[in-house]
Amino acid sequence: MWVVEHPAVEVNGLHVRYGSTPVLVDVGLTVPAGAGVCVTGENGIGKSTLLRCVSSLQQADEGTVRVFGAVPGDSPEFWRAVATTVEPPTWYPGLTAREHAELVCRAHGQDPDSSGIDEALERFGLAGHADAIPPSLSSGQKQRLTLALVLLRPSSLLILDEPEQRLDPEGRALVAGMLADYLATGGSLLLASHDDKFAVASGAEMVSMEQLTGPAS
Ligand SMILES: Nc1ncnc2c1ncn2[C@@H]1O[C@H](COP(=O)(O)OP(=O)(O)OP(=O)(O)O)[C@@H](O)[C@H]1O
Repeated sequence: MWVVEHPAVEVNGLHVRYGSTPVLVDVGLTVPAGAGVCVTGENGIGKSTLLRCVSSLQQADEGTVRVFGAVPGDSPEFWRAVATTVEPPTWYPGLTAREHAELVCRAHGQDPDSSGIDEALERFGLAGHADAIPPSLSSGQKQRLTLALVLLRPSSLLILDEPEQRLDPEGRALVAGMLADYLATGGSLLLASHDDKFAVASGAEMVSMEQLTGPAS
């Protein structure tokens, strides 16, 4: 785990414009270390833009973002601490689902043979597809694999953009339960979701983009 005396996420006075169109206007957000926050709001209100700024995948026009007290994306520690699905996954040509999992474990200094890869694939209903290449999977199975991989690696903060997308009800319940376990073991969670039931089951506190916008946030 990385430094925990700071909040997991602190966003202050964030402004993002696309051309002349403002998308985020004076947005503030705090995710205390060990807590979960789920950002809600209508399509196009700016949830993904906010998560991209927190994940360092997009620069804001104004404002500050800190993750565990540091500027996001500036250090290897950031990428060791933060696991995110904000950016759609890239699959390595010719590598199977299991080989992707092995790669993720090795990259994070874990022994693939004792990292619970088979259990994770089983839990996500992918045991029968372990030797398939990800592009051959259904969209829901790809989403399951993406989430299995992000949960397999160690992290202190998960940033997930609509993780419930393309999952069936059983898959949503499974992932929500795993996120609740992640929180219970000290992880911090920032997600965007359109599924209130999923968000509540994950243990995250729900906040709307409207609540985060303006001087009062
Ligand atoms: N790269 C971009 N260039 C121009 N406009 C963009 C870009 N990315 C997003 N936008 C616009 O910014 C607004 C916010 O988009 P964003 O994806 O952050 O919303 P969202 O709340 O995540 O939406 P959804 O619930 O549909 O995923 C939208 O009007 C979108 O069209």
